[in-house]
Formats: sequence, structure tokens, C-alpha cells
Amino acid sequence: MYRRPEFPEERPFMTSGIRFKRVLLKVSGEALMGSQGFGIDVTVVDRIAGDIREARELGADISVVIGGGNIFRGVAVASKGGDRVTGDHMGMLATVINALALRTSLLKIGVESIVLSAIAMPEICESFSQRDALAHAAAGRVVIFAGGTGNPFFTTDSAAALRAAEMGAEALFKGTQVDGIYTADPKTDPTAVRFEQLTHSEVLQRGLAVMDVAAVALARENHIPIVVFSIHEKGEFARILSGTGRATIVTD
Ligand SMILES: Nc1ncnc2c1ncn2[C@@H]1O[C@H](COP(=O)(O)OP(=O)(O)O)[C@@H](O)[C@H]1O
Ligand SMILES: O=c1ccn([C@@H]2O[C@H](COP(=O)(O)OP(=O)(O)O)[C@@H](O)[C@H]2O)c(=O)[nH]1
Repeated sequence: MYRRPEFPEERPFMTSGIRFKRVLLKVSGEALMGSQGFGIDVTVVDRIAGDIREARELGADISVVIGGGNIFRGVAVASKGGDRVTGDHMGMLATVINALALRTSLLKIGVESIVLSAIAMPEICESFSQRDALAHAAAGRVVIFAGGTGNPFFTTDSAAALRAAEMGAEALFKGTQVDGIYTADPKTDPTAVRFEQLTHSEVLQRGLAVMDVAAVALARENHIPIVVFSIHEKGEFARILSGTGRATIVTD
């Protein structure tokens, strides 16, 4: 039977009325490029950092897994006949660049945070261990997980489900380009209809491709709800935590 790990110094549950106290936020890499089409738009990163601060002020403990799609995806190498593993290594390095940008934006607004990378690069940031991650979270820091799972052939969605389980998160928030899960990809199918609520099994059975299968299966196994929402809407993260806001919630 899976048991949620406890923080070393568990803080009392705040009576702030939020839906989830301990949250893992997955931030899409693609979202960070804003309208530029590539790389990092600092104004977007600053805005997302502000959203994280706002959610913390509601009483939520937040940790973050950050994507890398604004800079590099491994499939881009593989699709041109290159080596997938090398491409994935490049993609994982991209997530570290994004993590450093987010930490910079959080520090600017007075939110203490730390980058823990699944790939050791001690001159740049700390290396991931569950023990350290829990200790930093207990000390009130926003833990930013970089480097995905540290393994090729995975995605940062899978890393988000993995870290959510390791952190004992009560929910995995996927902040992405769309405001929920639809019957089909709303970017390509204008007739797609949005769901308010689904089960993990329904997401998998219907082949709803907003998140990869491995990530949804891992969240299902560990009974972690998934909340899909638009990372582009300022303040939406806090609104959903408060019980309003627009999202699709995936539960057991
Ligand atoms: N059934 C669906 N409902 C919602 N979005 C979907 C669906 N199928 C595909 N998508 C697409 O999945 C995208 C999110 O996945 P992905 O590109 O991996 O995002 P991220 O960069 O946030 O990890 C959405 O932007 C959307 O275009
Ligand atoms: O555990 C992981 C996580 C990510 N990646 C690589 O890093 C890239 C960027 O991550 P992702 O595509 O998940 O970023 P996002 O879609 O969230 O921007 C991926 O395409 C993979 O090449 C990987 O190899 N292993």
C-alpha cells in the first residue's frame, strides 16, 4: 500500500480553504517562449513566478517540474535521423536552462527557491534526491525540479507524476496551452468539447493526448488527481486552488 511521505517537519494544515495543500505544478516549456516562437520571454517567466507566489500566499506548498519544449525536444533530433538518446539529453539540458530562469524570477519577487536537477551539474545547481527535496520544501522553499526524470525516452509530464508521488503531492497541476481536457485536441478540432471532470482510466481509454500515457498511469497508480489548466491565464492557478477557475480535474 502506497503511503505519502511526510515532510521532516510537517507544518500544520492551514485553514485557508484551499482545495489542495501540497501541489506539484508542471510548467510547459513551450509556454515560456511567449509570442517569440523560441527560447525564454522573461516577462512570461516573471508572470508565472507571480502566479506561484500568489498560490503560496493562499497557503499552498508548491514544487515545480519545468519542461524544455521551448528550447529543445529529443524527437527533433530523432526525426532528422539523429540519435534519440542524444536528443533527449539535449532536451533535459533545456529544462535546466528554464529552471534557472524560473528561479531567477522567483528570487526577484522574494520567493525562496532551489533548483534540483536529475542530472548532476554541481557547479550550476543541486542534484535531486527525495530527501533533500522534502527538506527544502519543509523549509518553505519552492523546489524546482530540472532534468526531467534524468532518463531518455521520458517526458517532463512523466517527471511531474514521478516527483508528485515522491513529494506526497495532493495534486498534479499541468499548466499548459489549453484550458482543460477536450474530446479531441482543441487546437486542431474546433468541434472538441471540454470535460469538467474525468477519471484517469477514462483519459487513458479515450486516448486523450493532453498528457502522456506513462504520466497518467503513474498518477492513477498513486491516486494523485491531475488538474489541467491554461498556464497563460494570469492568476488561474490560485483561482483553481481556491475552488473557482477553469480546469479539467482527473480523479480516481
Ligand atoms: N484531448 C485533448 N485535450 C486537450 N489538449 C489536447 C488533447 N489532445 C491533444 N492535446 C494537446 O496537448 C497539448 C498539451 O500537451 P504538450 O504539448 O505535451 O504540452 P506541454 O508543453 O504543456 O507539456 C495541448 O496544447 C493540446 O494542443
Ligand atoms: O525525463 C525526461 C524529460 C524530458 N526529456 C527530454 O526533454 C525534452 C523536453 O521536455 P518536454 O518535451 O517534456 O517539455 P515540455 O513539453 O513540457 O515543454 C523532451 O522532449 C525529451 O527530449 C527526457 O529525455 N527525459
